[in-house]
Amino acid sequence: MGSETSLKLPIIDFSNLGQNPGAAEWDLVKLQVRKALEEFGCFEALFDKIPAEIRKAIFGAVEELFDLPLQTKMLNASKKPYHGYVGQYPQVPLYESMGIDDATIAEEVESMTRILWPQGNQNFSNTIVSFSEQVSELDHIVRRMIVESLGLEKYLDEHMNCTNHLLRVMKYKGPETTETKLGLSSHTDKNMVTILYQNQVDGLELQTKDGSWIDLKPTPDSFVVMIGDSLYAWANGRLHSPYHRVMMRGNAARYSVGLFSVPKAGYIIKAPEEMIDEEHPLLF
Ligand SMILES: O=C(O)CCC(=O)C(=O)O
Ligand SMILES: [Fe+2]
Repeated sequence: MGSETSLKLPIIDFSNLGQNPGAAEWDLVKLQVRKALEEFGCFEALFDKIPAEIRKAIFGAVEELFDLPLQTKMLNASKKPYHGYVGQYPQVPLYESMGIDDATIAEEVESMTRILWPQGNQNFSNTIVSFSEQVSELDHIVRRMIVESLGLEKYLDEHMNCTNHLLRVMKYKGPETTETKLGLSSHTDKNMVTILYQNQVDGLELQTKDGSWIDLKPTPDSFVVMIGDSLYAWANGRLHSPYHRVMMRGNAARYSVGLFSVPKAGYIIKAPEEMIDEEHPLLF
């Protein structure tokens, strides 16, 4: 394992993008996205389309969720691994997480909400849906840029339609010692694209291709965008799917929220033939 470095992740500004792909600003940002994803598989996105009140409200909703009794949280069950409640693992005792499938679809979120709050909690489901809808716009912009930059426009609709949005919410307790403790073990994400948003307690670390670890310090205005293994496979290795982990220090709890675009059940990821050549033989 490499050492810590002061390397910084690219910061890409999505705030001034016009509506239409093809505008000069769109192409500039697209180039930055491609470069960052080739090199790091990750970047920090400034995306001011998400109103401050939703960005604030989401952590209120997440805290309310984690404050439920353990038995209630465990009702957040799923057949799919890492889609439901995860926690109480001796190897990562600080970590707990829950998942909301189809988080952009109000009826789906409302039915999960009724399982956790049989008396209802409209505020909670409204916050989850608006946050997820707005972040999914960033997911769509980034994926459209990726598709264009790979020259795969003819697959754009198929690519956009092959995923659902899972919202996962994470809580990491502060270790309350002077030592740094593992919050979440090093892994790559299995989905297409992950967009993370955190409260102001840092801890996420990203491994570079040469093995060093970068500490991510996103601001309240920025989102961490990361590629998962599904997109790595679809692009036949042209984009990097980075290892990352969470390391916790201090007393404060870290809350993070991730919007994961996940291939629909049964959808088989296959690199388009355009991605395969002598330099890039088929990986999977
Ligand atoms: O909490 C974070 O910022 C990262 C979470 C993560 O990597 C994951 O859920 O896959
Ligand atoms: Fe992850």
